Amino acid sequence: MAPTPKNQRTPTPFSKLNLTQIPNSRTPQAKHRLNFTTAKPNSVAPVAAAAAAEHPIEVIGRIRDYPDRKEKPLSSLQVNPDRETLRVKTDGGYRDFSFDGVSLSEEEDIDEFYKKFVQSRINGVKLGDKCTVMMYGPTGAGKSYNMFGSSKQPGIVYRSLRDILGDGIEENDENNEKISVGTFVQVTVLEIYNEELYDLLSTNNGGGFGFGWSKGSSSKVRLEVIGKKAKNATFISGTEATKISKEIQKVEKRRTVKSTLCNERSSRSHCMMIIDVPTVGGRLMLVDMAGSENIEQAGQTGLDAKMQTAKINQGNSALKRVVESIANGDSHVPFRDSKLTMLLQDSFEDNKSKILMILCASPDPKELHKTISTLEYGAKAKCIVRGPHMPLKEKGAEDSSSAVILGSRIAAMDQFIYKLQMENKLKEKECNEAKRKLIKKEEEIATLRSKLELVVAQGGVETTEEDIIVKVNERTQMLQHEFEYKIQQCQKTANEFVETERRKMEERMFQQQEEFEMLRRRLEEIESELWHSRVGSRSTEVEENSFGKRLLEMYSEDAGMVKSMDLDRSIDMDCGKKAESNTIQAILGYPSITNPREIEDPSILLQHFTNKSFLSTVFEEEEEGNDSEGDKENPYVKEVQKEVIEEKAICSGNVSTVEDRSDDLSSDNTAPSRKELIQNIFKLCGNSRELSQQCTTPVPAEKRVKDAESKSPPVKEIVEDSPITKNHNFSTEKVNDSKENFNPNLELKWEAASKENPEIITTLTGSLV
Ligand SMILES: Nc1ncnc2c1ncn2[C@@H]1O[C@H](COP(=O)(O)OP(=O)(O)OP(=O)(O)O)[C@@H](O)[C@H]1O
Repeated sequence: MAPTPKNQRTPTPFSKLNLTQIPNSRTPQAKHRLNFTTAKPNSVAPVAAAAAAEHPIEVIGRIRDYPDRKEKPLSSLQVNPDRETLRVKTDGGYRDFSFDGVSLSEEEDIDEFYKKFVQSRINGVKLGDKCTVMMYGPTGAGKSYNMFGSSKQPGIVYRSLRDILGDGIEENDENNEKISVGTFVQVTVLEIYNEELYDLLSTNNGGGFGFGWSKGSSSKVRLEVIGKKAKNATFISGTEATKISKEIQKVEKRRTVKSTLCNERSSRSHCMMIIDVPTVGGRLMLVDMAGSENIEQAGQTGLDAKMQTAKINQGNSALKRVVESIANGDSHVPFRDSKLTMLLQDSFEDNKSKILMILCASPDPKELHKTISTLEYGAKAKCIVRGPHMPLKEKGAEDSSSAVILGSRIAAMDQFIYKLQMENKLKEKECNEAKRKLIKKEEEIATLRSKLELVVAQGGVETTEEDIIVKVNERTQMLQHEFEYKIQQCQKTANEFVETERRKMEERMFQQQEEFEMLRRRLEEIESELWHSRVGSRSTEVEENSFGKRLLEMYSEDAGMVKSMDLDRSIDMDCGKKAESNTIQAILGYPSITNPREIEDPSILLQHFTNKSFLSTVFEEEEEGNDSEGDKENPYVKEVQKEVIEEKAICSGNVSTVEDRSDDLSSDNTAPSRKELIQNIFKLCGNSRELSQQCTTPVPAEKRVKDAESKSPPVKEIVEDSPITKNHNFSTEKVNDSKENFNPNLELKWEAASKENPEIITTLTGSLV
């Protein structure tokens, strides 16, 4: 029996336990078995023998690594601190599997793994032990990797050869010849493929080298299994590990491999290497089994492929059955179900043989079901109990031995059942936990549902509020539309009003312009007629029909005017018509004009005016714009002021001024004051419009005067209230008080309102030349 590996504690064999310690109430069968052992109180030997029984199969878990993956999958396997229990996380919880040891590739490379779990077995073989190391597990789990190793590090096969054979140190013999001091071994390499046994060291074309070694082989030699051995199997022998290892490397490549879904170079065969140490009777069997996956998992298609997988599985499943049968204590163990199990029969049955089953598994959650299946298989194998080797000579002893073996099996089975019960308890516990969580979740759902119902119940209110908001929004929009429509209407009305007013204003301006033009013409006519009436020969006709005559007649009817006109006439008595004309001219501020041509020629005529201006005509409607401050503030007033047609007469002259003439007149006490005269003149001007109308239809003088008085405001008022008068600081008082000088160098000009409307003359300006 090989020693237990370092750090590897062989689990206490269940057979060593006192069976009475096992609870009686586990299972009826267990109770029965216990009764069976306890029913024979005298049969101490079996119990003692059972205590001496041992586990022929040691199970090690070897979890592979994925160093080539960038993102490693979250492992579904967890090694417990005791390093003997492997916990598998499943959807429903977890499962614990107890083995003789667990190794993670991530933590322990092949070298460490070998030294820890395998080396001790190999050393036993050197001493005559028989050991079988088998790699079991699904495809791609690392069986071949651990068995044969990689380019970086050798696997169990090569390490074992080196350990058994030594380092090949040569020593000198008696004849001083160098001899190898390594252990002599015989090596056989077999392959079981498609349930056929092949000799990997031999080929059909023969010509082997060394110890029957075939050279240039093209096909494998099929072998027969006779009993528990391969008939006529070729072997290589020697003491040099290096040489044998090289040959085995070649053989390794002859294995049947195929690409599968799980493994790019999947071993589709079971490979068995038997290393015999004939000198001590030791034997080492290294078995690299084919993948334990089923047909679907291998992704094989086609009849041949499926048959192949089925045949491979035949070996696996047969081995499984064998293990179960042994573990169950069946009277018949189906070793002959496959060539693999036939060749392994000694490993199971030989009391000196020990099996080291290495369960290769992947931590990838995708491989979980295969991993669990592998671990279950290993757990079952671990239940196999073998009784102590007993001599078969005595019948009683044989019976006793059988009883011991039976007891060991029963104990192992009890242990297995106990483990199942533990797992069942665990499951129940998980189930209860799940139920508790389910109840909690249901309560939460109920709470949420009640909340939902409450929300739904309140949903009506929320809906109403939403409706209200929608309605309010609609109403707001409608009102907004109405408001905008009304604003547009108002705008339209305002525009129309402004347009109407503008038209009215334009019409009024035009009318006033016309009136002004007419007035200006009349004034010119007056001036002309007055001049003609004075000039003489041509004046007769003029006096008869002229406006001046009518004007004089009209004013002669007026009481106030009579005086003034009388005054004028009195003056004229001496001076004749010239004096009269001069007087009127003087009153009007005109200079004395003696030459008729001067009157005919306006430019000459206007030269007689001074640059002192006075208002000749003011429109009554715009009197409200007198206030200059108001003018500034009120644009309408400004506009009206523009409409005021001014006439600035610039009078100049070095002839006698009004004041001078008034001095002349002042001698007459009956003569009207200058103020009155000016008022009359303004009245005259203010009524010129009316007079123009009277030209066609003569109106009685009295009526005309009355009408004129009623329509025209007093001259003083007009002058004083006129904005132009104010703007020019012009007043009747000032006119009275000022000394108006006649400037013959004055040049008068009519200024047009604008270039576009040259007809509209707004201003008469004068300048000294
Ligand atoms: N522990 C590990 N570390 C690194 N690479 C590994 C490890 N185990 C396995 N591999 C790699 O995974 C691949 C599959 O491994 P291997 O061939 O040993 O699987 P297998 O169990 O023998 O599969 P099959 O049953 O199909 O032969 C190989 O390329 C191997 O190098």
